[in-house]
Amino acid sequence: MANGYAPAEASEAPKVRFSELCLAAEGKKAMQEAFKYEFLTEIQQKTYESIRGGAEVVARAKTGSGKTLSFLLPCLDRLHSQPVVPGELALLVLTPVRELSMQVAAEAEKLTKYYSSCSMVCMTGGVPWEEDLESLTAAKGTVILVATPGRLQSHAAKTEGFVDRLSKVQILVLDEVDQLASDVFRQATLDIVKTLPAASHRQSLFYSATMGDAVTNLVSQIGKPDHMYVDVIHSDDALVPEHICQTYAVLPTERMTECLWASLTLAAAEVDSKVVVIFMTGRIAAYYAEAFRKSGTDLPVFEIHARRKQNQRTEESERFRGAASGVLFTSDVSARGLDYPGVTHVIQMGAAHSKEEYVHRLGRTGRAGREGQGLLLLHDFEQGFLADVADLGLIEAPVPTTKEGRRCSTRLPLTKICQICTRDARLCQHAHRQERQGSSLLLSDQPCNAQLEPQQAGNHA
Ligand SMILES: Nc1ncnc2c1ncn2[C@@H]1O[C@H](COP(=O)(O)OP(=O)(O)OP(=O)(O)O)[C@@H](O)[C@H]1O
Repeated sequence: MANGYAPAEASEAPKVRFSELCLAAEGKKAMQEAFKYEFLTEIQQKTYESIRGGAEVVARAKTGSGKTLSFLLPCLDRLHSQPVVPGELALLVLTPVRELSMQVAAEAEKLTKYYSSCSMVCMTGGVPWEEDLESLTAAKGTVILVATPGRLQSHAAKTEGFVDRLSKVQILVLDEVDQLASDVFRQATLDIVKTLPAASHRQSLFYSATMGDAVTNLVSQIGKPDHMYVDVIHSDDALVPEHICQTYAVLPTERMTECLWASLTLAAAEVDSKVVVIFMTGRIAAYYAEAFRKSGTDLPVFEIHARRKQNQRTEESERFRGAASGVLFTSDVSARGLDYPGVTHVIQMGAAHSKEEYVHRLGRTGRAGREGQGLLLLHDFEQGFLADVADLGLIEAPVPTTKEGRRCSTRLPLTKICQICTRDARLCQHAHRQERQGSSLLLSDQPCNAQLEPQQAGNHA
């Protein structure tokens, strides 16, 4: 019972159609016209009636299994059935990541086109403050707010009347609750909950693909004691969707780049391959994106991480969403919740912080029952991570070699990167900075031809 709850019994319930649900005509029309879904997924089926009826629910279901709609639809249907108090903030959805808030908000907005008694507002960091205030003022009817904790705290502290509005919230959803309950977000989450009506006067919903003790503690602190636990993951060894093929390779650090390049080349040779490559930091993601862009690849290159401005991140996220193929170089900002259609491969460059984070990263592929490929490339000093994910079913992959890379008409990737770097001052500085920090990406003994900034040149010497 690693998550503090007993695993669910496996069950083969018959599928339920949205048209058969106790759902307003508006909701049925939305499912048919805008979402084009016929059947509920398992988590949607197992939570709909309880949430619609006002129950407190803790829900665990695999990545890509339709959790977002499983809380949005019953919540909107419930609010729609009540008398409207114009401008009242009735539903608050908290997520830990800006792009995820925007994605959930887009899904909610699709629903409010039909549930016209409700309107949607999204608030995240990196967006001009005035835009938040304008959309809050413009919101008609019952207001649904999707937000990240930091921006919400800032509004609670600075925006006149905002705390008063929060005090009217009827339903709170914590999406990716294990991250919101983690050390990073826990205090912010608790501070926000303090501004809401007491647990007995609100409905709280807790969602994630992974749950741990931190969630159990948070639920006992801010939820009702009689909450339901809905778990559609039948045991911890089935945390990962079964149609994702997971492989791994352990490599000396100096071969990581070469292996990534060969893997990307092989992926690019497939039709409509859409690859997400996740690095430990935004800095490394930026470095690889730039190097790959300059390698003359045919695959469109995308880049999302905390080192980019929010408007760039948002634009890039939309471009990648709409792309038929491409490679997204990113950090853990894209590890959770993001639903980019058609992602065929996820490559993890180095060990995730935990088994749970590995599961979320991997879950960017193989969504909604589709197939997916996962490749975990570990530095040799990270081998110990394999023990953490031993029950998830990874199999050792033959390391994509330079020879294979060559067969796919690439040049020797490491040499190429070194060439790029020795010609490019900014990349070269970046590489030397990494080296000084003890995490060399290149391990190249090639001379640097680029002009270093004076201070960096000094440091390097
Ligand atoms: N009833 C349904 N029928 C078909 N597809 C669906 C249904 N419900 C949701 N989907 C699709 O499934 C995909 C995954 O949904 P969603 O993003 O809600 O997953 P999730 O369970 O929240 O995943 P994660 O744990 O990664 O956040 C989306 O593309 C969504 O449009």
